[in-house]
Amino acid sequence: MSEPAYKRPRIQRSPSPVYKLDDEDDSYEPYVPVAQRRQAKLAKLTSWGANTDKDKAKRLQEEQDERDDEEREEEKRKEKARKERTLLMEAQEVHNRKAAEDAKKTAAEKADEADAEILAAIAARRKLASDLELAQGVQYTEPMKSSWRPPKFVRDRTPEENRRIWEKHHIIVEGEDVPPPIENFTDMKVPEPLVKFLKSKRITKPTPIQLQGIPTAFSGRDMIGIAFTGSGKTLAFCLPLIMLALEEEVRLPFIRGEGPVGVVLCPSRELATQTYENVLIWTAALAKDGRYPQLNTLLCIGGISMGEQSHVLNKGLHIVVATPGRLIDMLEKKRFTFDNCKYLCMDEADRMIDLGFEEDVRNIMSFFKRQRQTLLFSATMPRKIQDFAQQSLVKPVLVNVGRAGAANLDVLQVVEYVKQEAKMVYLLECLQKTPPPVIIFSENKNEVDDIQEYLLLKGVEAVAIHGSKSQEERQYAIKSFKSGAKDVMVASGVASKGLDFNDIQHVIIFSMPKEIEDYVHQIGRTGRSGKTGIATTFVNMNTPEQTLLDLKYLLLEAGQKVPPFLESIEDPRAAQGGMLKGCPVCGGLGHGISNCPKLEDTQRRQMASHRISDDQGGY
Ligand SMILES: Nc1ncnc2c1ncn2[C@@H]1O[C@H](COP(=O)(O)OP(=O)(O)OP(=O)(O)O)[C@@H](O)[C@H]1O
Repeated sequence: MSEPAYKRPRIQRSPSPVYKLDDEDDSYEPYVPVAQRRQAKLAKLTSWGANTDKDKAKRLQEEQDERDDEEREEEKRKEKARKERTLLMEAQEVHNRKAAEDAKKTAAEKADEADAEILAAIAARRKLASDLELAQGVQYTEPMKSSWRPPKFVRDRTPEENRRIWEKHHIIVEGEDVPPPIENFTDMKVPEPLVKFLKSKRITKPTPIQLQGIPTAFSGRDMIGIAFTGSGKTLAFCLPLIMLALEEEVRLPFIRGEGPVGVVLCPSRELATQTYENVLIWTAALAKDGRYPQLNTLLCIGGISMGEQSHVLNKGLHIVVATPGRLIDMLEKKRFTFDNCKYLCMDEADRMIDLGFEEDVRNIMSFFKRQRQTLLFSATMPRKIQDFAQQSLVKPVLVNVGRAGAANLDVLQVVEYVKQEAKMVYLLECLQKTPPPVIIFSENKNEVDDIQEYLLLKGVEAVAIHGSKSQEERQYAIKSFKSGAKDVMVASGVASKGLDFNDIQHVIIFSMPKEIEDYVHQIGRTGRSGKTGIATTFVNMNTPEQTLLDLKYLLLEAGQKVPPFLESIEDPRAAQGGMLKGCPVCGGLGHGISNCPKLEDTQRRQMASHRISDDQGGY
């Protein structure tokens, strides 16, 4: 047999010169790091090319990645825990330091700090300007220009002489370049027919808020005017608007579609109606003389048909007196515009800003096309509202007659302890104290109705007014009470603010309002324009102690008799020592900001986004 052509060569294994030693075992594998080995294995598996092997390799790689991830995560967790421990230790250290510092502080200092925190939160509210102005960052820096100048003898007065006049009338002023006070209407350059008319109404000399407020407003300045109830604020803000309208009309008579020059905003329909009637009387007195043109005024409130006033809208319009809801409605419908409106006054301004009208006010501001002169007036203007308002005004002048929120000293305040079940009967007895007219206030609409019913049964001529009554009923009640046809008016508390009834002899507060500001407004329906009056208030164990404490301080401040049951109420803050300050939110003297009933109410209202629409009744 022949040999095959190809013979497989025998493999000669030659020893490796490097690794193989004679006495070494063949199974020896040199040390290779684990990671490197894994890589090699992986490469081998991958190079085999079989799908299953590839999957296996992939799985192995994934497992490895997972393990690596876990290791990284674990490391991160440890690092985080380390950091947290450090932060915790630092926080503990800060806490301990603060506790040590706090221990050194008095209770009063701590309360002050808490107050400051709450106030800072309140101050963070957006300022009162239109959204457009806020968005565009429009900020006016100079007050409005005015052509009015005080007479030379007033301009020539020294600062010391002005200071003496302020002191004489207990006026506190704040602000840059405060215009000088003027002590009579003629020197203010008020037109003669109007001065004569005012005289015929026994308005012969300006009241303190008028003698400083009117020159301030005539000078074009933004202002906050604070003066007690019945001190003539209405004239102080209406007269400058009438003068401004007069000046514009004389320069270039208004035709249909033009105007208004200015607007007065009020929180209730009744107050708007009363202010409107005053403006009508004053402008009519001017026009009657024949030397001055007729000025047209529009009343813009919910509950009345604007058709009735179309005759005003058909002419040039000078002045608008309004409640917010109806005003916005009219502006949105373009029944008139604020293109040339230069004057915005808010009466009972604290209530306007605080009581859910804030957004409405901002909305109204967005209809102004240019800078306006802004004036805020009220008898109660807590520090919080003042601070908030200041940032919305241009170089404002603050004119303050007496403490904001103080009671009118012309009112004799009597506080009586009357058990709940005895109130109605005692009311009849109380009515004998003075002749009519008398106003009775209750916080509760049903109670208002009950009191009226009871009085009618007892033969007392009484009318009632509250937010659930129709506009006609409300108008009838006010009209018949003002005219003297009815002796007694029973009203819900909120109806009180700003209403000026003739010579009210006696105010009876059947249920004490929780907020002391409301009490101040309610008793302020009597003792107006220099006359005196009595206010009798029923309190009992249902009256919160804090309210009683506010009342006690108010009586003390006004130099009134404090009954023994009020005298015995102790102020928990008195033990802390130091001067007791008024609450910056409501002005009450008997509590601090942290337990202010008004703040609670405001917050509750804001949370519920409650908006008091004048179309729902105005109050
Ligand atoms: N200079 C004055 N001299 C005498 N009486 C005046 C004077 N100015 C206004 N009055 C009268 O005083 C009364 C109260 O005025 P007004 O209603 O403006 O008070 P007010 O300060 O707005 O009070 P409230 O805070 O309660 O609204 C009115 O009847 C008004 O005619």
